[in-house]
Amino acid sequence: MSVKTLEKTIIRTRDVSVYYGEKRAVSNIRMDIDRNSVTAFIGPSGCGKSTLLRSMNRMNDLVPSCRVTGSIEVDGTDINSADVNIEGLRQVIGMVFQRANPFFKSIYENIAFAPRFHGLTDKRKLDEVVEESLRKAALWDEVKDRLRESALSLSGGQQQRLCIARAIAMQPTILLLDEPASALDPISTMKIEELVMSLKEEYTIVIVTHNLHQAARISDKTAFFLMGELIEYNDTSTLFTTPENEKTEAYISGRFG
Ligand SMILES: Nc1ncnc2c1ncn2[C@@H]1O[C@H](COP(=O)(O)OP(=O)(O)OP(=O)(O)O)[C@@H](O)[C@H]1O
Repeated sequence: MSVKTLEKTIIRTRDVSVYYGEKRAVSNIRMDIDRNSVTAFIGPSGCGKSTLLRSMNRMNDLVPSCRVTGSIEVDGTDINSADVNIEGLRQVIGMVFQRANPFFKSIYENIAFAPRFHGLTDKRKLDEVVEESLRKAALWDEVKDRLRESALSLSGGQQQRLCIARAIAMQPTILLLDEPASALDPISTMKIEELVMSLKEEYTIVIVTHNLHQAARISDKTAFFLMGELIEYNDTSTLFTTPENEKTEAYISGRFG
């Protein structure tokens, strides 16, 4: 039996530009994102971080004026090709947003809903998926005795971890996190950061953050964007200590943005 070795690169973008109508928000991005790593997108407000992130699981399809050119490959498949099933793509590439957005359902149902919708009806197996997803999202111990309570009874930080658990329940390979901790208090933020670092053993994580300290703490590689362009993409330790580009240097030293 031959065992296929997975390539180190999981996401490969080539010449990716993203337009809203006539306006180009992201320009000619070329980057290779490593499997089982944390990659941080940083840069001043409006530089295109979220737009590029959303292109990676075709969330921009929901914006009528939005158009993506160039190629984004995930494990060698061009995600924008006509035969890609978008629902399937978003299972493989899960996304968590800045504001936690749990369903108006119980904690249990928030996790069980999508797997059941996709055909998992065995109660025992669903229970297992719920427990495993909550454990991986470091939330199980806090909610195991209140699974039937409304998800809205959780704190903001717990709701955000619930949203991560909900994405995990679909067995993704990639998690896209768009400023997942920016609305949270310092302790909840720390829990999300610890969670992100532990999840990279199983998943590839791409995270948009405004918090440079957070990028430095949790990411393996960092991409710095400015006005839609990728200015520098490097190992996080290198980018923050000896940046190659003077614009990166100016940004990380707080001279603008
Ligand atoms: N739905 C949209 N329609 C039109 N223009 C948009 C839309 N979303 C974003 N833009 C524009 O695209 C550019 C990049 O926005 P984007 O949200 O990707 O930046 P960002 O770096 O993530 O910003 P922030 O850090 O403030 O979230 C901005 O000029 C923004 O106004």
